Amino acid sequence: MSIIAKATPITATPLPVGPSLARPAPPRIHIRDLTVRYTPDTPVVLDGIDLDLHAGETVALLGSSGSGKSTLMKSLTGFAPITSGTVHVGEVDVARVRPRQLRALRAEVGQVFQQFNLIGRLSVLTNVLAGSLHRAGPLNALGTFRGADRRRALELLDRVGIAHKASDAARTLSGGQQQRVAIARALMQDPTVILADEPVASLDPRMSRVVLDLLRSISRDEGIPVLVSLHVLPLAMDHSDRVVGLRDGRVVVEGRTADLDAEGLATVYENDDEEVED
Ligand SMILES: Nc1ncnc2c1ncn2[C@@H]1O[C@H](COP(=O)(O)OP(=O)(O)OP(=O)(O)O)[C@@H](O)[C@H]1O
Repeated sequence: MSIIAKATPITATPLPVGPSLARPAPPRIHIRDLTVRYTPDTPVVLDGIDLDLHAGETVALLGSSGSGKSTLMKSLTGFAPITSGTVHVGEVDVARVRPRQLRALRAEVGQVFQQFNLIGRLSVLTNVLAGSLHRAGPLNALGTFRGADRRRALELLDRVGIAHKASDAARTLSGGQQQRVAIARALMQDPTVILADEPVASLDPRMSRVVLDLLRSISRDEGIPVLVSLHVLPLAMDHSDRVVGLRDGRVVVEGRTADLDAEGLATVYENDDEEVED
């Protein structure tokens, strides 16, 4: 006997779809009450940080030197100890990651650094392909990259506007071009998040804006949250959706960039002896 033949046709009214039923997507990065102290004998570096990062947003991280920006980023990749609190990267509970799972965690996180961190003697294409090394099994039996990965790397180089440099040695590129290679390399990881730690500190003002524009458009188009630490307030104002300001390891300013003014943001640097770049 066929159960299907006897089944009553489904004629239920479709469930209404709309805002009433739409559940907001969970944040890609979820940090609660994070405290970091590198060793028991050294001071607390991050103190009670709460931060969520959502798909498609670019968040500028501000703070004077030593305020904890790099440490916050390192807490997402297991390079800084989580003394208390929780840090989630996607589904991964970073505080509970075992040493042998660190590689998988780091594959989730695309990183862009001030000094680009490319291998200068290797081609631009190979540097981008290096992003896929985080994932298991990127090489075929001959130890070369798979064709699909090469095609993807070329697409990404096109996306960042330097496909024509694919065969050149990375060291022959300008700083702005190298940073775009680094962004393509990060994208090659299909990352849950991109962390950009002072990505424009070595670039001239025009190229700084090109690189920050690129990061923001990637965030929007690909739905990847970008956390970018910056020292220059006007750049943060012009190239972010949200701002988080750290001071002595605590969040002292947080809000949508459009709702903040430069004066309010400057409180991040109040009583700071160091000069703020402009
Ligand atoms: N591995 C470490 N061991 C002990 N203390 C550390 C370590 N790394 C950083 N610190 C301390 O943590 C504090 C925050 O440093 P961090 O590099 O996170 O600041 P930052 O805001 O990124 O500064 P900058 O803008 O200069 O890069 C500083 O006091 C620093 O000395």
